[in-house]
Amino acid sequence: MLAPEVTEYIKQAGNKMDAISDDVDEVNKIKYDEASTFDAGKDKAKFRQYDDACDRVKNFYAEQHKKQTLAYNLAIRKQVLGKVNARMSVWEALEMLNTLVDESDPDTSVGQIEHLLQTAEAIRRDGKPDWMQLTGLIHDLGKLLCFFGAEGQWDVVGDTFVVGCKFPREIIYPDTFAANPDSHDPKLQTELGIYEPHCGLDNAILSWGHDQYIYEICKAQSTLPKAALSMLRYHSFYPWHREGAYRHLMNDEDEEQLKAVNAFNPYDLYSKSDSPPVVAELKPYYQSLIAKYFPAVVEW
Ligand SMILES: O[C@H]1[C@H](O)[C@@H](O)[C@H](O)[C@@H](O)[C@H]1O
Ligand SMILES: [Fe+2]
Ligand SMILES: [Fe+2]
Repeated sequence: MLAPEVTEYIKQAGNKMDAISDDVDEVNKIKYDEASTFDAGKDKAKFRQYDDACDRVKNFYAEQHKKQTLAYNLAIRKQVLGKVNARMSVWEALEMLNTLVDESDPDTSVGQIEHLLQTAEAIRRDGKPDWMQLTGLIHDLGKLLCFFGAEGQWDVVGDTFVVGCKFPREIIYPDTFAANPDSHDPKLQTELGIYEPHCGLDNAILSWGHDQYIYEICKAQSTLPKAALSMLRYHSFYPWHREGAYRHLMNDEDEEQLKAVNAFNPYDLYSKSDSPPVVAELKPYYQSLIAKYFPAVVEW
């Protein structure tokens, strides 16, 4: 249940939301997924080097791949999505997240507010629409789960994958799934597992983490457009958006979602080598974007 102020905001935004959606469609056609020049000068081979990663990263994935089972995923969704953990503004959430260092990430050890501002600024510099800049700013806010009773980081960060079917080799460290009990259940280890062919990714159960959580919050409480919601929900789904796995689960709409995620991903990944942003200087600009798409207080 959303608080009355939030419901009221959504209702008030109703008309505005239509207006924004139309606008967004226009902007989308023109530029959100137009080729970007942002990553041209980056040495891409330097990112996501999991073979050479430190033990922190390797241990993280060993634990995650062992513990993210179908049963766990069904239970955790009910537990987390059924309650309100905190009431605060988007900016307060960013500040809260700043103390977290992501154990799964071989490419950054800065606080999350820096990573989020680097992502947003890269999108802004490239002249992309304001809603996409804001999506860059908030895309990892789901990591707040770490402060809301998560068992560890294994159920918050890291790349995502589908549970309830075979774990494909396109997931990093695929051998670590031998320790996952679902790997020994023949029903869950066929190509389709519990799914119908082309059932659509929105009907698949992705390993639980920060993507799904921020997606649910933004879907219910913001006026961000659909492409933004796709970027949020699938940004960690590397085996799908980067490695080409899970094509047999996709429906027509997922082609659109893939376009959105691929347009977003380079900013998330390759901005990690940009110089650190000056938070205080950027705050007023991003506060104005937050005010455009979110209520003053969000339920987390
Ligand atoms: O280590 C990173 C990090 O946790 C990101 O937030 C997530 O989106 C990526 O998929 C993952 O590789
Ligand atoms: Fe992320
Ligand atoms: Fe990120």
